[in-house]
Amino acid sequence: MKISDLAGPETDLSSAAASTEISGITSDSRTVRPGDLFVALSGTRANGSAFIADAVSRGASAVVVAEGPSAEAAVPVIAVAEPRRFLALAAARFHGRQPETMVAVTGTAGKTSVASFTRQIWAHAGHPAAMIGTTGVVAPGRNDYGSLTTPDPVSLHALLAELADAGVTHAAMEASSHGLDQSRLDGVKLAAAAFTNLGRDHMDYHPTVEHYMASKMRLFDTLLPKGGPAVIYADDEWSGVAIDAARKAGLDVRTVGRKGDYLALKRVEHFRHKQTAEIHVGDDIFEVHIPLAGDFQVANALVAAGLAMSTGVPAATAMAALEKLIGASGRLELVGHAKNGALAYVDYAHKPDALENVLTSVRPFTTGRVIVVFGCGGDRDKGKRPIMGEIATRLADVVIVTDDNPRSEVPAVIRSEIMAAAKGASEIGDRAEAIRNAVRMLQSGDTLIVAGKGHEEGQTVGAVTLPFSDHAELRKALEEFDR
Ligand SMILES: CC(=O)N[C@H]1[C@@H](OP(=O)(O)OP(=O)(O)OC[C@H]2O[C@@H](n3ccc(=O)[nH]c3=O)[C@H](O)[C@@H]2O)O[C@H](CO)[C@@H](O)[C@@H]1O[C@H](C)C(=O)N[C@@H](C)C(=O)N[C@H](CCC(=O)O)C(=O)O
Ligand SMILES: Nc1ncnc2c1ncn2[C@@H]1O[C@H](COP(=O)(O)OP(=O)(O)OP(=O)(O)O)[C@@H](O)[C@H]1O
Ligand SMILES: N[C@H](CCC[C@H](N)C(=O)O)C(=O)O
Ligand SMILES: [Mg+2]
Repeated sequence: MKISDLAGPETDLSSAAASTEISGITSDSRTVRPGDLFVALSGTRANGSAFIADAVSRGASAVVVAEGPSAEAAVPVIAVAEPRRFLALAAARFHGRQPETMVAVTGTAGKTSVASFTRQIWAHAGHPAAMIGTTGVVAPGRNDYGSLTTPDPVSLHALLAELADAGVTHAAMEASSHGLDQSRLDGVKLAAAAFTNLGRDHMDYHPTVEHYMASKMRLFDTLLPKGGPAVIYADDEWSGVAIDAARKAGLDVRTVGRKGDYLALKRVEHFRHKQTAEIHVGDDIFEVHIPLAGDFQVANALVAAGLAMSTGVPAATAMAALEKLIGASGRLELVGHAKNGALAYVDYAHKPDALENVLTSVRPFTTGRVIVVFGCGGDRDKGKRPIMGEIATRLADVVIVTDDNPRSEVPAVIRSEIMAAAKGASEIGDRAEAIRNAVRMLQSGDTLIVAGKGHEEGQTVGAVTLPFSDHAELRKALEEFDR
């Protein structure tokens, strides 16, 4: 493909650059293959422009850099205002296809669940549907474990082309604030977009909460075309800000929740493993039995139904699909119970609001004690550690602080930062041991939550990821306990 076909009319190209043929695109010099276009990005650790010579030596046929001091290379150099946006648009044009109907969801918590539920509702309506997010890629005949919540644009568009070729017509993806801020999904054509909520997260990356929210709002003010449906959860503290941003961007705002007008939640009755919700859609009233625990799952189900309906699924079909939902892996997932009836869940709460939510969600059906095992990841927002320590001790009866993914940090230091605000908590660094200890405490009526790692299949200590699964450890501990 010629660079002129890939760069689009917005890019100023010299004739030498325009006619250069490229056979691939990459932003990592280490992966350059002969004939590739190398896009130099300024990142959090390095500046891609330092690797131009490396890219050219590996056979790059042209280089894209940020406008500014001119860069020298033996191949054509193209200067653009926003290299990350260029990369995303170029990757989209290079692959040239995606599932026809795509939606994206942002928010601090609930993205994976909403993307998963939206896929399930579409599938129920008969569409070959996929989801792309933290837990990986799910599509007909495909279930791949993932790493990033929002993949980088080069792998994202390769994946979208693969899905389209496999006949997938509908895809729901998660838009993380990193992904939005770094323009990772700027090349995706969206039919609708959604916002769930905003809480504390990633304060190591975003200078202020407003910056964090503004990154999320790129989904509405930059990515979703004017007039597109913006499904917004209405009952969050930040809902008003999201609604204003969407209106200002000329979107078709559709609110869902107790204060919602598109899908109005009128009543919820909680049972142990399910809940019944009365949902009003215009003049129609639906009583829906959602087979999941946790208030937050009702919120996620409403957002997903809003997205599915905004992309053509009839209301009655969407409401019927909610009765068949399967929770996303590791999201308040019941792993088992002790012989005495105590319940044991794995949950992905690794930020304050999520932890608060999950602990509050299990209280109504817990007649005994709520026991929680959790830690915090290393090389991530340090400020959340004492906040989560406080929440755990306030909302659970027994708290065991353990290791999450320590990454490059000293695990004992991370734990001590949580413990500083976790009065009465005990500390067991070894996560498997912490889980075993919690299980041994279980009495009839108790609920155990192992929080923070959800679906993850490894534990990153230093630079090494060792196999580790909360599910497997919890199951093993329950078996031992009942033996
Ligand atoms: C902090 C962050 O978001 N980093 C992401 C970012 O990397 P970066 O641009 O900062 O990379 P950098 O190391 O500074 O390098 C700058 C540039 O030089 C290039 N380079 C570097 C070395 C070299 O020899 N040659 C070379 O060309 C790099 O490829 C890069 O293009 O862009 C990369 C490509 O898109 C991402 O892989 C990388 O994600 C890292 C691995 C990461 O851990 N990200 C996490 C924090 C993340 O994105 N999480 C979100 C949210 C999760 C949630 O939902 O809570 C997610 O969407 O997953
Ligand atoms: N709507 C919600 N409101 C509050 N908390 C929620 C909500 N949905 C999920 N949670 C909590 O957050 C955890 C993660 O949920 P989920 O994976 O769906 O969110 P996410 O936004 O994809 O998270 P991440 O950014 O980590 O990928 C759940 O295990 C639960 O504890
Ligand atoms: N996508 C999130 C996941 C965090 C999960 C938690 N287990 C941790 O390691 O902190 C991140 O990379 O920040
Ligand atoms: Mg997610």
